[in-house]
Amino acid sequence: MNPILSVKGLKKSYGAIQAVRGVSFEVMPGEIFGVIGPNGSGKTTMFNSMLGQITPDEGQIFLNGKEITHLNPQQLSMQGVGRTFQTLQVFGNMTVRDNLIVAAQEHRGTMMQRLFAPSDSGLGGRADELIDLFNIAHVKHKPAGALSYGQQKLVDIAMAFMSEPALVLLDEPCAGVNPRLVSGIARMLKELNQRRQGSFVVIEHNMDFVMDLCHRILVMVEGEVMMVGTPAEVRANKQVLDAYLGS
Ligand SMILES: Nc1ncnc2c1ncn2[C@@H]1O[C@H](COP(=O)(O)OP(=O)(O)OP(=O)(O)O)[C@@H](O)[C@H]1O
Repeated sequence: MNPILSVKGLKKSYGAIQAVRGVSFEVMPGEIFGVIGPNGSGKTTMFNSMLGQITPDEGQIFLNGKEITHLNPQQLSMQGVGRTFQTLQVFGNMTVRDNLIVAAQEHRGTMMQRLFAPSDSGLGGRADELIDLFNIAHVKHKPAGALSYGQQKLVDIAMAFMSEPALVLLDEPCAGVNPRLVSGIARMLKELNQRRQGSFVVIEHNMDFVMDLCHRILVMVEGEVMMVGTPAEVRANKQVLDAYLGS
């Protein structure tokens, strides 16, 4: 099986700070791949390089064997790369359902095609499916801004899946979320992964969440890959423990 994502020799410095120092890894189709590391280890810099938000100094990124290193976020989205942000991206005045529909509309052809499409652009069914999966059916006609932070986070995550991306990059999906909701998010992501065979890359500080959700985990320390392994392998690695306790 060929990897869906290959990152080769990625480097990025900010002046004298070498934030990412030659990172390489592969994500396989259908895999949930976690990225962990102490604060300042370069996770966000690596993510933003993969998402076309910053330009890496060196290295290449491939999606299904095709180079995507210098594509911008919109081009990446058209190639089937979805993402969530650390901060919420929902439109507060729009209903939950409309937020989901709008999130996928940019993939729906030309302006003229969209103008003559049904009012929900034919995306209502998919929105309702995700709304059910994320347990937010009871609030789907409410303005998203009226929801609790945790519910808005669910809407935000669901939005990333509306365009049926082949690869989704999730940036700290549990940040600021009530601990009771954390295991729910893991369950919903597992379900989506099984239903759609999508691949996910997840940066997250919540270790229990990462260990529960991910098939493999990359541990990043000081801009380098310390190890890639299964949750059990990561848990058993003394170097990893030291890196965390030492941070
Ligand atoms: N725009 C920037 N300008 C200068 N230095 C930066 C910039 N962004 C990040 N850095 C530095 O690069 C290093 C890696 O930061 P980065 O945010 O990528 O790490 P991180 O692992 O995502 O951290 P955290 O877990 O705290 O989000 C740090 O030393 C950070 O201070």
